[in-house]
Amino acid sequence: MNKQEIQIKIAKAVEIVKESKPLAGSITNSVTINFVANAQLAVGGTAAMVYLPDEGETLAKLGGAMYINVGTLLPIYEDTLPHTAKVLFENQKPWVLDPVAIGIGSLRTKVLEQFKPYKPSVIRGNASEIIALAGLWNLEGGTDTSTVHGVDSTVSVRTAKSAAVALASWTGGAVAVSGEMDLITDGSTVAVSYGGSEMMTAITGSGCSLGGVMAVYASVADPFIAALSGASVYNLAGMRAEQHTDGTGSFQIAFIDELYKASAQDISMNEFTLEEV
Ligand SMILES: Nc1ncnc2c1ncn2[C@@H]1O[C@H](COP(=O)(O)OP(=O)(O)O)[C@@H](O)[C@H]1O
Ligand SMILES: Cc1ncsc1CCOP(=O)(O)O
Ligand SMILES: [Mg+2]
Repeated sequence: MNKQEIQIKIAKAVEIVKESKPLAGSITNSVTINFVANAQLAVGGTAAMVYLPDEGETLAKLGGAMYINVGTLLPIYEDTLPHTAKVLFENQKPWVLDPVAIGIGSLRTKVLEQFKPYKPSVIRGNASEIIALAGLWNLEGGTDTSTVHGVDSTVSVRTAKSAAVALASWTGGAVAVSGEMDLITDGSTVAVSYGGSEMMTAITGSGCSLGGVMAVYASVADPFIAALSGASVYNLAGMRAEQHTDGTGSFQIAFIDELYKASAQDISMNEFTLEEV
């Protein structure tokens, strides 16, 4: 696919979402759950958040895609998460995984290990998280210990390129590494998306909600286009919101407004470059 073909697909995905309001259910953390739902709604999707195993199964079967984020685990998730991932995989439903803060606890490690055979369509994380997940799954580019600092990365996006490619080659889907710029790969093509705002690092949930928005797009597009569409609308909205705010509280509100206002054409034209693996 050349750049123009990709841009046409992004514009199409964004338009279909705005027209059809696809449901992308979520099992996500209690810190940013509201931001995730509002971001999904702002781009035109439909949100539903659950915690229980049977409800995860219902949403997995009902929705166009699903979002799973391990940010704040509780004992119930030991049942809910692997079960929901299995149902998604068996029903060939796209799903997005955010391995938030991988490495900080035993349940987190156990659950993330269990996801490997259920091949998430999109894996979205910061560079430290992507490298640690590749390590946990014994793939190239990974490391045994996680370099996450709380929920934040301590390494650059480019450091995670080989881990991202290895993860995408394993899943057959896409991997998105976020940061100052975003690297998205399907294992054979690498796209780098530019824009955003430094203020996105000073509000909680910009990463989580990006995963939720990628799940909305994954309901209507292939994993690579879904991940790049999400990165593009985030980078565009971040740039625009920064232009008319001077603090992180108002930035968060302005950012949701810009997600809502961004047109399919503008999102598809947000700057990205293509490179070899
Ligand atoms: N320094 C930065 N400049 C511009 N945009 C950024 C910067 N850091 C992160 N972002 C954007 O913020 C969003 C969340 O990324 P990130 O902070 O890496 O995720 P997480 O919160 O999961 O660590 C992404 O859309 C990313 O492009
Ligand atoms: C602060 C925090 N603690 C557990 S989950 C979470 C939210 C992380 O959100 P993001 O990764 O989008 O910054
Ligand atoms: Mg995160």
